Amino acid sequence: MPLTGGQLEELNLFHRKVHEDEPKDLLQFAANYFNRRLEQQRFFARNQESLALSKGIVLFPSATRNDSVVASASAAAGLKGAESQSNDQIFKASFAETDPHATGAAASIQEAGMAPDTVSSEEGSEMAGFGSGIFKDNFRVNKSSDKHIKKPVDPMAPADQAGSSPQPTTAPRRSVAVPRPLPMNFNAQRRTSVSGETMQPDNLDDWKPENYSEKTGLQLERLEKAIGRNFLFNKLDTESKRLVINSLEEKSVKEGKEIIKQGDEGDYFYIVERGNVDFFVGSQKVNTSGPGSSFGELALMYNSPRAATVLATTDCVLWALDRLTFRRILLGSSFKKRILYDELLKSMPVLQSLTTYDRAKLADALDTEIYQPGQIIIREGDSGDNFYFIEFGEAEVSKEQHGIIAHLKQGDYFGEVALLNDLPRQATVKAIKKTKVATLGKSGFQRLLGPAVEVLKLNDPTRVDH
Ligand SMILES: Nc1ncnc2c1ncn2[C@@H]1O[C@@H]2COP(=O)(O)O[C@H]2[C@H]1O
Repeated sequence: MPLTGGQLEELNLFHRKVHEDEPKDLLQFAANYFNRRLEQQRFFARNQESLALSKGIVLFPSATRNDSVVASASAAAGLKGAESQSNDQIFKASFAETDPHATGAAASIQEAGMAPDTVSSEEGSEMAGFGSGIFKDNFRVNKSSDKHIKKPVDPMAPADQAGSSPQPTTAPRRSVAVPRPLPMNFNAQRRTSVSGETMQPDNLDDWKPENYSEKTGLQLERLEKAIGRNFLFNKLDTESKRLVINSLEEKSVKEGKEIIKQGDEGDYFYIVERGNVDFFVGSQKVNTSGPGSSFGELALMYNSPRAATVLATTDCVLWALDRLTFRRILLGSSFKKRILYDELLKSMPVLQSLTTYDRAKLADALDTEIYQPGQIIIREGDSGDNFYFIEFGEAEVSKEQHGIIAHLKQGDYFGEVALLNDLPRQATVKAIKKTKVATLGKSGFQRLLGPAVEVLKLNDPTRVDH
């Protein structure tokens, strides 16, 4: 079969590079070279993906099973170290450890044998920051041996244990060469990063978690206690629970340690067995939690940067679950409602003031009810306990004295008046088509709507100044 134009171009570039560098060890050189090329291509693809996503377009909607395994591998490398990565991890940086030709990742962008374009320092630093995201936490420059050699380190380990001071999180603001868009002649589904995935969890068929290791009797006992209290695990069937438990990695964290840094890429989800943590958005403390609670799910669910910084306020014992196992198991069960309600909640004008975190918590608390045409959903004069969002269908609102006063459709809400004003239902709402509603109980209404309550109050149809 003749080579495609893209393949020829790739080989020519490599050929040229071999001529220029005259490596002593050609195979090692080739391994490093193509490893870097792969990184560059995926970096580019990720950028394209996240750009497209920011415009609401999913470029590569269905990552295959193996692709996802690769995706998790780069994240898993941070906790496990390169030696424990499996063979099907196509992309890894471990060559650098023994490679006489190895150079740092920053240099590798300059070295791109792929017709680089020079971009402005602003743009370049942003892209370089993004592209190096996979390594940002998991690899630090090892000064003691060779400043160009990158070694995997445990992101939870103290800096001194890691053998170096941390790398700056943003790339220096200078002019860097970044890959110019090449024809998409590579498997675009292949990915090393989380950036472009949809919220749909992957298929579980014949899949085994990366970090699977059977827990001992004592660990099992502790875990049962630690996660038994976490609502996420109550929803798991026995097999899923077993997979999750055996994928968890124990992490001891000292008081004062930053466990998650706002803005970083998400790699692990954590459950607290012992100790307390505080959550900060910017410099503001927004939350605190303790044993039995969990955190770090948002970035893994939405493929977004960490929404908050998490600090250990005491010595902690945590259990960490890698991103892929989280997505494969928890996303499809424990976080099903978030997936189900994500679009609806995001689309509702009244909820625009909620953050991703607020929306996620709100979705956790929703339940679903379905009404047939003609069925009454709430009746005027009854006491009111629920607030409703219409997922699909249509309903009409009527008052005994005034007849029909409003029509409601998908994305509309009702049932707020009684809850806001502590009154009986002020009108009857009847389904006129098959209608599916998401319901929120009274306590959730008060706790979870946060700033949206003010909007509901402003829109309250019974307000006297309306
Ligand atoms: N008010 C909050 N806003 C954002 N994240 C929060 C908040 N309170 C707790 N968190 C947790 O902090 C975590 C930081 O990492 P993630 O964004 O992955 O997931 C986040 C949540 O689990």
